[in-house]
Amino acid sequence: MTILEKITSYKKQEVFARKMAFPLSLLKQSKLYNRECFSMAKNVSEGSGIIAEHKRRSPSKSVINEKVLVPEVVIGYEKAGVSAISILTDTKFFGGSLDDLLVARAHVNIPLLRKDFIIDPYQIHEAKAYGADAILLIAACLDEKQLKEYSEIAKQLGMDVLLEIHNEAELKRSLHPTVDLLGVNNRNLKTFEVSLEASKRLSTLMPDTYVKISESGISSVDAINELKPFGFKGFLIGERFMKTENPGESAEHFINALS
Ligand SMILES: O=C(O)c1ccccc1NCC(=O)[C@H](O)[C@H](O)COP(=O)(O)O
Repeated sequence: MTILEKITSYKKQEVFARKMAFPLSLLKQSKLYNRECFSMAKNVSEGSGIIAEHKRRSPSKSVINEKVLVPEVVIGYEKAGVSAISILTDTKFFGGSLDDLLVARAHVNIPLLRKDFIIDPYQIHEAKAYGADAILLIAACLDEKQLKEYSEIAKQLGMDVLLEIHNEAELKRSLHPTVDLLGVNNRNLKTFEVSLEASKRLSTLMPDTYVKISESGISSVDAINELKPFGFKGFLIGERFMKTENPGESAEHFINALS
């Protein structure tokens, strides 16, 4: 079983339990459910392009940082000038939660991405109810019909959609008009190896109508300078910032060094 299969299989049980405990009708009564979202696509295209992630641990690295508090991290990221913040809400594999998203929403006024493994429309409504401005859809977890349907639901709720791909076949079935940002994950989810070559290779096949994002394994300003000529406008960075004592300060130094 691959890590993605393990995660999505667990996710199905988890989502089923949450739906029972907190039905969609209740989610829709959340104050945040009707708020107007910030546009992640716009902020990424017009700003520094850095999407900084709150990430406590991961299947590839185990513990990254379980000490820093969400407000400290997100306020630091906003002050640093990031274009958006990615909040990992998966608990079992990444140590995050929907409460992290809620806390982040209460402290910053920039786009928040709900970073999770979405396998059910309920999670899209949940993202909105907990303060997200955008959701991640992973092509490897969904078929073409689901990609279309789920991105349409997110747009109806006023959220942006970041669609993540790993290869050409996934790219071909992901090109829906309801997708705003197309992201290449540089991490091979079978071996956990990261290589920027994945982004470079797929960049030529990605239509310019989407904001191009390179995700994972970005650890230096040199890497950003290497990716920009391939049309990438956004860079999703987790571990590089989170492994430090002060992720916000670390993001600030990084952004100040960008040309
Ligand atoms: O990070 C992992 O180990 C991982 C394993 C399996 C599925 C997804 C995984 N990561 C999710 C992400 O997309 C990253 O957290 C994100 O791109 C930031 O990556 P990094 O800068 O390398 O922390």
